Amino acid sequence: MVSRRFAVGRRCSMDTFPPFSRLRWSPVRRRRGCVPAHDPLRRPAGRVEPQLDYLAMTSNWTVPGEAVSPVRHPEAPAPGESIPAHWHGCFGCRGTGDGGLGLDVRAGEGAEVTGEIVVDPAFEGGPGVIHGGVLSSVFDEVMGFSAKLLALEVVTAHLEVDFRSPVPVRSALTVRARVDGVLGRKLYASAEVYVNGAAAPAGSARALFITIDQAVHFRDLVGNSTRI
Ligand SMILES: CCCCCCCCCCCC(=O)SCCNC(=O)CCNC(=O)[C@H](O)C(C)(C)COP(=O)(O)OP(=O)(O)OC[C@H]1O[C@@H](n2cnc3c(N)ncnc32)[C@H](O)[C@@H]1OP(=O)(O)O
Repeated sequence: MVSRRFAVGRRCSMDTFPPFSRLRWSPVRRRRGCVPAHDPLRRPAGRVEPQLDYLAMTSNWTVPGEAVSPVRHPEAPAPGESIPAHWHGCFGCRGTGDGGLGLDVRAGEGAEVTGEIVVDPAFEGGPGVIHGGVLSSVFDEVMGFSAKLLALEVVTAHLEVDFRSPVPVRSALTVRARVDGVLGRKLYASAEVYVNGAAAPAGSARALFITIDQAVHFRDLVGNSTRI
């Protein structure tokens, strides 16, 4: 039986197969010429098209001109040294055996850090590739570590990610991140991820971190933790 949802497009045998019938925008459907009635890529005549070109979407983030260069703390870990976890309960800091990302983040020059991670199969999103939310967490965490080179306590206020190419599970990722500028309590950071030593990044991210006083910020929240 063909679902009414797909009645406008050409009839497709996949409509009768429940797991595939949920893949409403799948490339296979598109190749076979069967697309759902509500497919957003079917552009109705006479309607004003959105100007957003999401194939070309990329960050328009800019560091404000009045931001100053980050100043590395004299006691920051030396280039090449591992940066210690900021909190043993942190998902980003914990090992994969403990339900975490299993990241190893090392100090670089200036306000730069490098994070290494092998994509655990448990992080799968689409078939064979990392979940975008997990990759966003990797970016968030590694950029956050760059603030540690300035000896600042921060939380993420804004995070944006561009996913440029698929990141396979079990691949080795290198994330390069740095603080680009500081403006009052605001730290502007950026990062790129490289898969298995490739020269071109598979994704990039920008973030705004805000400095906090940890003791004050987490005072009424720490009681929720199961890892005290
Ligand atoms: C722990 C140590 C570990 C150190 C190592 C860290 C590694 C950790 C990496 C993972 C970090 C996380 O995931 S942290 C978890 C996710 N994040 C959070 O839970 C944060 C939730 N949000 C908040 O608690 C709050 O919004 C804050 C603290 C971010 C900001 O609140 P606030 O302190 O009252 O300050 P507020 O005045 O609002 O903002 C300060 C300035 O930033 C600007 N601002 C604030 N948010 C934004 C925004 N989204 N986009 C643009 N600008 C913004 C404001 O306009 C203002 O600019 P101006 O007026 O001054 O110009």
